[in-house]
Amino acid sequence: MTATAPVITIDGPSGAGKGTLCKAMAEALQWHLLDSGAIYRVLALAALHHQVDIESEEALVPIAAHLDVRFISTDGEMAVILEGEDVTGEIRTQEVSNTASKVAAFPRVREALLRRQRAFRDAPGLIADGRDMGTVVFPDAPVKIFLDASSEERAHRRMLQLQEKGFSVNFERLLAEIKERDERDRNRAIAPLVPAQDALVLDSTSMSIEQVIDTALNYAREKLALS
Ligand SMILES: Nc1ncnc2c1ncn2[C@@H]1O[C@H](COP(=O)(O)OP(=O)(O)O)[C@@H](O)[C@H]1O
Ligand SMILES: Nc1ccn([C@@H]2O[C@H](COP(=O)(O)OP(=O)(O)O)[C@@H](O)[C@H]2O)c(=O)n1
Repeated sequence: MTATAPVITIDGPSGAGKGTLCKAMAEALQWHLLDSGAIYRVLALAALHHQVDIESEEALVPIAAHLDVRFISTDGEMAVILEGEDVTGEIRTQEVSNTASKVAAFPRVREALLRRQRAFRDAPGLIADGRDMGTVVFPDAPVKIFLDASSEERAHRRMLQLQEKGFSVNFERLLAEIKERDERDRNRAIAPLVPAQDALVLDSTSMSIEQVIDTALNYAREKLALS
């Protein structure tokens, strides 16, 4: 029965380093990985492709319920396939990021994606990356981490990341968009971005990637041995 497989939840705002940490933890523990943000991004892209009104919950719910998305892992990299098309790069644009955070605020859209996310729980365990992994999707997870960093640091990290991919980006615009998205994610009525009561809150502002990975892995190993 897969429902008993342990889950490590990593929640936090954009650019805190969740994706980096989750990938490293999944590799270290040889566990499965759920990038729940990618699901919201794919939904946003599907809505944009099909010219669906992204302000209409009514119109978005059927798309969420029938989303034809697959994740294919090759050589440690995750490809995201929407309706047979590789959209791995396309879902990372700023337009899709902003649209994802808008469609994610609708309760019935979130409800329609719940079961799909829970289906990733499988032996030997799951690392779940998102905003509400520890609070809503896997509230019984034995290990929960809330990864944070200052908004300036997160915008700076995102700028470097986008520049590395060849995009030209404006820091002030990126910072404003990150703050706007945080605001929407933190203040929505359903599944807001908030640390679970039993989460370890890690502020990575002045931590290196290696320090974050070491701290999280030590914490997880200790908790899993105890539970
Ligand atoms: N502790 C850290 N210090 C510096 N850069 C980091 C740190 N953690 C992650 N990064 C870098 O910041 C960028 C955003 O990280 P990512 O894991 O995509 O964040 P998130 O998934 O939370 O949006 C990546 O380029 C990553 O390499
Ligand atoms: N579990 C989740 C994951 C993402 N999301 C939404 O999806 C958007 C994109 O998520 P993401 O994790 O890919 O974003 P980044 O942290 O990579 O910027 C977020 O801004 C949230 O609005 C959510 O509502 N719940």
